[in-house]
Amino acid sequence: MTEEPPITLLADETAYAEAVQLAVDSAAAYYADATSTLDDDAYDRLVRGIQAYEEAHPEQVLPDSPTGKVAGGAVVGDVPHTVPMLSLDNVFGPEQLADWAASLERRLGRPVTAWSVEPKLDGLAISARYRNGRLAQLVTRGDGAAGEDVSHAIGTIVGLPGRLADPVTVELRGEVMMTAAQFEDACAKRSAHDGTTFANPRSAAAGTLRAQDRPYVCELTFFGYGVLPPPGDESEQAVRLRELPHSEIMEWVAGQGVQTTAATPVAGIVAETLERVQERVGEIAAARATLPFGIDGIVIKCDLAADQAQAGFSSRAPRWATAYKLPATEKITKLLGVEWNTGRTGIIAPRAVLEPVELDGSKVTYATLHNVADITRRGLMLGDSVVVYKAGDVIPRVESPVVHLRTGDEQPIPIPAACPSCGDAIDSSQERWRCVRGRGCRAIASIVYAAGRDTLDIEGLAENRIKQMLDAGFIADFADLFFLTREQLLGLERMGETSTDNLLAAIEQAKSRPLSRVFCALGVRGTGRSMSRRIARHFATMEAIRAADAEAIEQVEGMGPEKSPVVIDELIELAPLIDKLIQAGVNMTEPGATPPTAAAATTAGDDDAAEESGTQVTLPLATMSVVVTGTMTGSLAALSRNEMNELIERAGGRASSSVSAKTSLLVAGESAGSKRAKAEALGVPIVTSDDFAVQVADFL
Ligand SMILES: NC(=O)c1ccc[n+]([C@@H]2O[C@H](COP(=O)([O-])OP(=O)(O)OC[C@H]3O[C@@H](n4cnc5c(N)ncnc54)[C@H](O)[C@@H]3O)[C@@H](O)[C@H]2O)c1
Ligand SMILES: [Zn+2]
Repeated sequence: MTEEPPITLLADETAYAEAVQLAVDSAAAYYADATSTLDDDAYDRLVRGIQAYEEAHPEQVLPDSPTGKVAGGAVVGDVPHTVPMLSLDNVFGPEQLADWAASLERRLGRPVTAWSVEPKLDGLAISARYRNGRLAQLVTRGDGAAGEDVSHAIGTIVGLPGRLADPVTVELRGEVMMTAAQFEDACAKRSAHDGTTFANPRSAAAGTLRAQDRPYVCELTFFGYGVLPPPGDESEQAVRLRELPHSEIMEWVAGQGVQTTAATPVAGIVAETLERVQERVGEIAAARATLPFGIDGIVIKCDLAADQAQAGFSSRAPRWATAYKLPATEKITKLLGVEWNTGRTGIIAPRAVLEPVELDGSKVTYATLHNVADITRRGLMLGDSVVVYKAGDVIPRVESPVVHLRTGDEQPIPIPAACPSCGDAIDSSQERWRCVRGRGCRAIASIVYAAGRDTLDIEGLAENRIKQMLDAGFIADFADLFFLTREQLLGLERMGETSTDNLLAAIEQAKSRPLSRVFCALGVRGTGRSMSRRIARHFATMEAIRAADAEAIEQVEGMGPEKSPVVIDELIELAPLIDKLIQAGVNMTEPGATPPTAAAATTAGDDDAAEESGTQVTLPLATMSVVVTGTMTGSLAALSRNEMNELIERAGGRASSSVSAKTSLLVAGESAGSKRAKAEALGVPIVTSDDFAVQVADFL
C-alpha cells in the first residue's frame, strides 16, 4: 500500500497559475457557506500539486498561493487574535503517522512523553472570549491572525455557556458544528422559509454562524479543545493553565461547564505509546458512523506543555500536533441517470446512477434521491456534477448539484407519468409518490414472475389474465391461484370452458414443482434462480429453510454474512404466503436432496455435492470459517469489507462477521481490537493481512 496521497501534477507556469486561482476560489466558497467546485480530496490534491510545483520552481511562487496559509489565505477578519489560530498538518495512514512522530522526536531530541488523541470535529474553529466568567465575544478563525466577530450567535450554541463556573478571564477555543439532528432541523427551517436546504452540516454551521438577520434561528453545538489565559496575565491560574498537560486542561474546561468530547464515545485519551495512539485511531474511526456529529479525522497532540513549547509552530500549523485524516465521506461526481422503482408498498422512489466514486472506503454507484419534491427543490439535472454523501452503513445520498460546474449540456430529469412497475396512475398527493395500486402494484409483477417458465411454469397464465383476476379481487398473491374455482374463472371476460379447464390443470400441475422453483417463485431479495437451487439443495425442505438462522443460511455457497439476514427477514415477511402455499398442497421438498443434519454423513451420495466438494478441496480456504477485523494493509488495503468477504468465498471459505469457537481463522489487520482478543482467548489461529494475502494470492 502506498500512503503517499495523490497530487495534481502541474505541467507549466500557466497550469500553476490556474491551479492557484482555482484553489483560492474554492477555498473562498468553502469557508463561506457556498458549494465549492472541488470536493476535499480534489482540493487537497490540488494544493499538494501547487506545493510540489513551488518546491521545483521557487522563483515562480505567486503571492496568492494557498500554501503555508491558514484557510488557504481565502478568508480575512478584522478582530486580531491574541495568539494565532492555526490549521493542522495531515497524515494519511499508520506509516505516515510513525514518520511524523519520528521527525517530531528528532526535533525534540527525545521521545514525546505522552500523546493526546481526540476526534477531529468537522466544523469551524472559534474563539470564545470570557471576561470575569461571562461570554463576551465570539470570533471566527479567519486567516489565523484575525477573524470575524460573530458574537450575535451567543445564546444559540449548545455546550458554550454564557457563564463559566468561575469568574475567570480566558479565551476558549473549540469547534462550532451542527449535530445530525440540528442539521436536519436547520434544513427543515430553511426549506420552509425559501425552499432550499444546506449542502452539509459543516457548511450549514458556517453559514449559520455568520448569518445576522435570518428570520429563523438554527441551533449549533460547541466542543471545546483548548484554553488560553490572556497574554501577559501572570496570575497563579494563568501560569497554571499554561503549564498543564492538554488532558488536564480539558478536565478544567469541562469543569467550567463547557462541553468537551469527554462524554462522547470518542472521548480524548492520553496514550503512552504510538501503538496505543494507532489503536485509538482505529477505535475512533470505527465509531465514526454511529456518532451524532461529523468527524473528519483524529487529532494527535503532544500532551505535555513542555513538549509543545519545544516543538513550536510553522506559519500554518503547530508542529506538536497532526490530523490523521479519515476517508472522505463526501465527493463530487456526475449524475448519469435516474432510475425509478416501485417498492413493495407501492412507493415510487428515484435512484441516482452515478459515475462511480470511492466514499468512506467503498465504491458508490447508486445513491438515493428521496422523492420528486427533493429533486425539484435541489434543481438537479442529468449530467450535473453532484455532491454525494456516504458514511458507514448509511445509504449513499445525493446532496446537491454543483451549479458552477454546469456546461449547458445538462438535461432535465424525466419524471415518470405512470407507475414504472405496472403502468397504472401515480398518486402524487403526498411528497412520496405512490402507485395507485399501493401494495397491489407489485402483486402483478410478482405473480407474473412466480407463474413464469423458470419458476412455477403455469402454462396459459398470461399477464392480462393475472390483471383481470387481481381486479376482480380473486387473487392478491400467487398462492391464491391455487384456490381459484371453476366458477370464478368462467366469470372472467373471454374465458371459455376449455381455457378454464386447461388453466386449472396447469395450476394443479404447478403444485408438484421442485422446492427450488417454489422458493424462487417467492422472489426473496438476493436469491435468483441459481441461488434458489443452491438453497433448496442445501436444506432439502421448506421446513428446514424456515428453521434456519442467519448463520445456517450463510452455509449455503455464495451466501455472505450480508445476504443471509436479508433472507431471514424476507422469509418472515413472506410467512403468510408460504403458509398459504403449504395449505394449498404445493410441494415443499427438493427431490434427491437431504436436509443438512443428515447431509454431513451422506454428501458423498449426492453427485453434485461430491462434484462440488471435489473442486473445493483444492481451494485454500475450503471448509474454513474466516473472520476479518482491523484495517487491511498491503495488497488488501483497497478492499472493502464486502470485497474481503467475497475474496474469502472465492477461495472456498465462508466469511463470517463474528468470532466464535467455530471460527477457523482470524485475519487481523492493523488496530484490530476486541475480535482479536476474543480469537486469542478461544485459541483461533490469527494471521496478518499480508500473510493472508499470500495465502489467497491466486484469488486476488
Ligand atoms: N473543498 C474545498 O474547496 C476546500 C477548500 C478549502 C479547504 N478544504 C478542506 O479543508 C481542510 C483544511 O481545512 P483547515 O485548514 O480549515 O483545517 P483542518 O480542518 O484541516 O484542521 C484544522 C482545524 O481542525 C479543527 N479541529 C477539530 N477538532 C480539533 C481538535 N480536537 N483539536 C484541534 N483542532 C481541531 C480546528 O477547527 C482547526 O482549525 C482541507 O483538508 C480541505 O480538504 C476544502
Ligand atoms: Zn404500480
